[in-house]
Amino acid sequence: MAPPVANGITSSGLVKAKTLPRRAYVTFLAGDGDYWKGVVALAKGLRKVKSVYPLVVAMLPDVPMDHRQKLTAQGCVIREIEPLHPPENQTRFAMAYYVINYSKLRIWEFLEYSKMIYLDGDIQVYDNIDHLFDLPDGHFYAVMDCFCEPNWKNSPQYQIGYCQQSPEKVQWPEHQLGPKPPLYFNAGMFVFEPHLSTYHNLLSSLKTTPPTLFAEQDFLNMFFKDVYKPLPTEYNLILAMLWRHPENFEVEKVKVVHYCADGSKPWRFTGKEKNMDREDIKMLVGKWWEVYNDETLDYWRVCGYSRAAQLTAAVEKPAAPVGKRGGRYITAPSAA
Ligand SMILES: O=c1ccn([C@@H]2O[C@H](COP(=O)(O)OP(=O)(O)O[C@H]3O[C@H](CO)[C@H](O)[C@H](O)[C@H]3O)[C@@H](O)[C@H]2O)c(=O)[nH]1
Ligand SMILES: O[C@H]1[C@H](O)[C@@H](O)[C@H](O)[C@@H](O)[C@H]1O
Ligand SMILES: [Mn+2]
Repeated sequence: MAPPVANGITSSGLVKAKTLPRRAYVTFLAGDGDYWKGVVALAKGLRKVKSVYPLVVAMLPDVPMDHRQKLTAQGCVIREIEPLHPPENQTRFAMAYYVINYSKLRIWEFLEYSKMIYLDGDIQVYDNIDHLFDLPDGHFYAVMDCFCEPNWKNSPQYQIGYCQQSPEKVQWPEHQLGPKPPLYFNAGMFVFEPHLSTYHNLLSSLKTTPPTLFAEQDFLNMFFKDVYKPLPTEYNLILAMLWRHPENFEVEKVKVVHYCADGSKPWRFTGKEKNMDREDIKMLVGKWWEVYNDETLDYWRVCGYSRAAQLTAAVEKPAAPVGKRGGRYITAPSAA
């Protein structure tokens, strides 16, 4: 039997998803903007590093049909989710659009998978990270964030110059601000286990939690603080780490890059924003484009043109509603 090659596809082109453990990568897509490009690149990136697990796209209903087709043609498993809103509040998020990210909590209801790795659409994987699925259950794994960029300007951490990445530089002033806050992760990448009980607890806890600057990222940090286990920075390189804390990671070991710094989204990159003229940034943006433009990574080349066309057509005629909420989804590609 041919060994698994990429996204559940064997070198003979057969999809082996059914024989693999119930594991998958999952990303989130909303709106009719250009984030679909990030997801296409991510699907191709996972194929390039020979991940054996599929990429599920948790998608809000407002994603247009042609974007869905592009993703399905890249072998993504489309899973439509209903929007989820935070309680009414006057909060100004660090970025206004962060409000849509609460919908991400729906992925805890993806019960057909026992373990998943969430990746933002502005993330690219440059090395295989499938081994993270083997981490012991019962924890929440993610990479620690950095508080040094101006999008943190409204936080006490930024205002006193404290960052958990270099806690020795400015000590947390307990006498003034109370006990040091627990370790805080970036929610662009994390390893988790979907469970109905967790999902219901998340939803009920959300109802009584007023929104804060970093939206669902703050909420997840609060919710999982007792089970959070930090992963090395190499599993989610927040680009600001390059100029804020270069001593905290080994650049040659970086497996996952998160294009989250202002102006760094590769598909919008102009190089004009602060720090975007750095050589390391330009190199990483170029690396993303190489994957995005690499036609040998297109799904149809691996699975065959007719299969890709079949999947694309399936999006035009969505599968019958399934599940309690009637969410529609296209099932994982089965053996061709
Ligand atoms: O119009 C949009 C905006 C966002 N997204 C999706 O939402 C993700 C999060 O948005 P960004 O990547 O732009 O946000 P940041 O990386 O700046 O955000 C960080 O903080 C956010 C707070 O809400 C989330 O926790 C997010 O996962 C975390 O990486 C995107 O990657 C993408 O997958 C869309 O699909 N369409
Ligand atoms: O969620 C945010 C976002 O990803 C920012 O771009 C980054 O600078 C922050 O540290 C992070 O918390
Ligand atoms: Mn992001």
